[in-house]
Amino acid sequence: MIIDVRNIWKSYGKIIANENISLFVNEGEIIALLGPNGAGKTTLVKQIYGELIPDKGEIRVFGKKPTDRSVKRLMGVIPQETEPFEDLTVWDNIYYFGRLKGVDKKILKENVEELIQKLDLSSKRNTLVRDLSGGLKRRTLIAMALVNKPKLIVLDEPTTGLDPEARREVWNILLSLKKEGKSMLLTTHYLDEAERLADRIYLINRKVILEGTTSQIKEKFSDWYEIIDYTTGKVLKVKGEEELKKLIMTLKGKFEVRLPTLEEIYLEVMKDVERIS
Ligand SMILES: Nc1ncnc2c1ncn2[C@@H]1O[C@H](COP(=O)(O)OP(=O)(O)OP(=O)(O)O)[C@@H](O)[C@H]1O
Repeated sequence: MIIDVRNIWKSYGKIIANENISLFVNEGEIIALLGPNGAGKTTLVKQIYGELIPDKGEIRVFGKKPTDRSVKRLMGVIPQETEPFEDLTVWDNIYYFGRLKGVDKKILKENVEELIQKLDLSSKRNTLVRDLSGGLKRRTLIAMALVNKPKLIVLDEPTTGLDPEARREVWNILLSLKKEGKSMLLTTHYLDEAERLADRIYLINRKVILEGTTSQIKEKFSDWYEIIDYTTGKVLKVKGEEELKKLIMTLKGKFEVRLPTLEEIYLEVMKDVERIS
């Protein structure tokens, strides 16, 4: 097991950000922490990469405490809302980050070169980061996180703020890293991102609401119905056939029943998590 999180709690004063959360990441898996803004995802990953210490509970990464030096060497992190240095070129950003990470000078240049090729940054190697698009900045950041050849990559909202094309590019990069055997933990509030990338999903809203493989989560979501009541113009959502029948009995006029999209159900679940937890 690469990451083993057991019953962790973390509060900021009176705000409980993580309530009794347990999760694990196996070698070679991509795991998504899915949840809306403020769900506690960043708080959780910061504890996993050793920036915050849990109030209660235990975290082991590669069998050790996240603050252990040897763990840091095996992990590449892309924190939320970070950017490469604007006044340095793409090449310099990756190189100097490698120096900071303590990568041996002899192999560092080779690593930088390999990453520049892999992330298709060749034509931009000497461009200042300030002159790059959002997508290219994100790619540079991924290259920086990979410079010490980590086995585990932790990404906090890797595609937030990117346009659809750049998002897909990042997805493809992450999928190719998976093929190389890297393990990944990512946070996202996009259901489609979790669906596209993750082997397993933890749906989080302070605590773990649901967990399972992507298809298990889909299945749990699949029993929802959307009823459009033409008399009132209201759109109602219910889970399960029993609830559907009960609701239909109460409707007087014309109505329509349809299956909502996963995205719609996810938003519904997040609005009222108690209904299924
Ligand atoms: N440094 C802090 N001090 C006080 N409260 C905080 C701090 N950081 C986060 N919080 C609060 O803890 C809760 C969880 O925040 P967190 O950033 O972990 O959520 P998130 O799921 O990552 O959300 P987002 O997608 O917006 O980053 C929120 O209510 C947030 O306001």
